[in-house]
Amino acid sequence: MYRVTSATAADLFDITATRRIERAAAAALPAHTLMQRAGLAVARLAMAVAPHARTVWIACGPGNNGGDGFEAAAQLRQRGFMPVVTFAGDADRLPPDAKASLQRARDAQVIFAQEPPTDYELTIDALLGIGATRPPEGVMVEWLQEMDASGQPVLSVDVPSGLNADTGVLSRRISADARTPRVCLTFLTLKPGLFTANGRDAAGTVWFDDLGCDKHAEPPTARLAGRPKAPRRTHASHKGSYGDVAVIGGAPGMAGAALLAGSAALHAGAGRVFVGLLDPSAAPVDTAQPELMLRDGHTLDLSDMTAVCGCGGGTAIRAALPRVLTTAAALVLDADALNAIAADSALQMQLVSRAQRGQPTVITPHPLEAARLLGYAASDVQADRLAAARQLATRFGVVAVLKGSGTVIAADGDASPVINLTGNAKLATAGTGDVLAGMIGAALAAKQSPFEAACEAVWRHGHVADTWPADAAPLTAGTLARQAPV
Ligand SMILES: NC(=O)C1=CN([C@@H]2O[C@H](COP(=O)(O)OP(=O)(O)OC[C@H]3O[C@@H](n4cnc5c(N)ncnc54)[C@H](OP(=O)(O)O)[C@@H]3O)[C@@H](O)[C@H]2O)[C@@H](O)CC1
Ligand SMILES: [K+]
Repeated sequence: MYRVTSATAADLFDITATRRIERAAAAALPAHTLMQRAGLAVARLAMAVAPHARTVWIACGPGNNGGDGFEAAAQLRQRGFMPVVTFAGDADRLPPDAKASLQRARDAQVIFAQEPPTDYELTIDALLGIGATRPPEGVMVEWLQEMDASGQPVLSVDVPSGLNADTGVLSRRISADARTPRVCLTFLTLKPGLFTANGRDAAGTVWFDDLGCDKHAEPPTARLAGRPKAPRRTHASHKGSYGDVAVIGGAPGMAGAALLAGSAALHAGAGRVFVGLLDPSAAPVDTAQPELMLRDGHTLDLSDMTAVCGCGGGTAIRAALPRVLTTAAALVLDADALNAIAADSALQMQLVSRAQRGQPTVITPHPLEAARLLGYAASDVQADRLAAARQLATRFGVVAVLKGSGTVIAADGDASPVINLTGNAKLATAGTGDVLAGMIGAALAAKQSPFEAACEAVWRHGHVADTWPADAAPLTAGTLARQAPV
């Protein structure tokens, strides 16, 4: 069993693949073995999460997820805890493994009740796992609401009930005020839905147990990329070794966004950074950052540069885009550039042609920008973030960075998409997107592959927020931009 952190590199498998892995694992072992292992693992983690707990409320559902709960109840009872099981199902209709575990719980003198206990120190959510076919209903809804509001730790078995393990869509809202600590112990595979959309908030800290079945040849649905290698610079290098970045943006009144992206590119290690402003009356130098070379965004020669285009671009970016799309050696498209392209099929064709000419492009939309590019509603994008990122990558021949909780990075081609685990709500402030675009630009300029450049920059960007001290001043985009890569 191990805890998943932002440093973890691991494959993710959707429900269909997990089912195949589960069937093969079950066939290779005596009946009921996997559930006994799963229940014991739940009991062990429960004891670690709440060692002083006396009463543990275990809510069990009508399938094998409930079976894991019965098994955990038996194990906890044998270790002197007081598990109280509430069961939302019919004992006669339980699958065989769950039925066997129900009997083991009864034999261990576990208490069964109609209602949750009045006092308890830990809840185990074993209502629904990967077999959920619809949102929880009936008494399950009440019990889940009680867990969410209890303030006591919740340990979700396999997946939080009501969470779609493929997409991370949760059937209910968990209030940001809820102080309930959450852990999830997932079995056999790590599932993508635990790490994106609502998955992070619903699952909390994710633990993984392979139940002794680590051998299979199933191709991953997605990946956690883990911590990138620390950047190294050879002694005999010079500024040309790290490439030129040109930020194109900063329409009248919005120079700040372009300067932030420039600052981020500079501190992320770009050899030289030009900022091509779209404001004819812009100052010729940024005295706070004299390393940035301010130019006219409409005339800068981009043929040997990585352009970062869109930051603070406003509507002025539209006129600059045809030249940027056709000439930039490598390109990061953000914000207003993405909105302009979404609204203009000629620009979309120019974007697609870049891949055909071997000019790499990374796009960094948030869900609404992604929705505009795909012609969907933002809710459709959020309903399946992995699919949306893959569609963007395929349709435009780009690396797509779909921002949000559990940023998804997808490339056109066979590589599995990556879900990023760094970052937190400290990044929910103006300008952090400009900083990310600049960081990706620097990685591209240093000739990293576009997919790797995007994955690593996204990881580092979030890692700054993760390691920002809780008692420090708020993390502003300007400060974020000035952090050296780790
Ligand atoms: N098999 C193994 O080897 C191992 C399995 N393991 C464990 O099994 C879990 C998967 O078990 P599972 O397939 O039985 O599905 P599960 O998630 O318990 O739910 C299915 C039941 O819920 C019902 N139901 C569905 N939606 C509902 C709703 N909204 N509201 C109410 N009812 C609803 C559905 O009924 P139906 O849709 O048929 O009406 C069916 O009765 C997996 O997550 C892991 O924890 C581990 O022990 C490792 C070894
Ligand atoms: K569950």
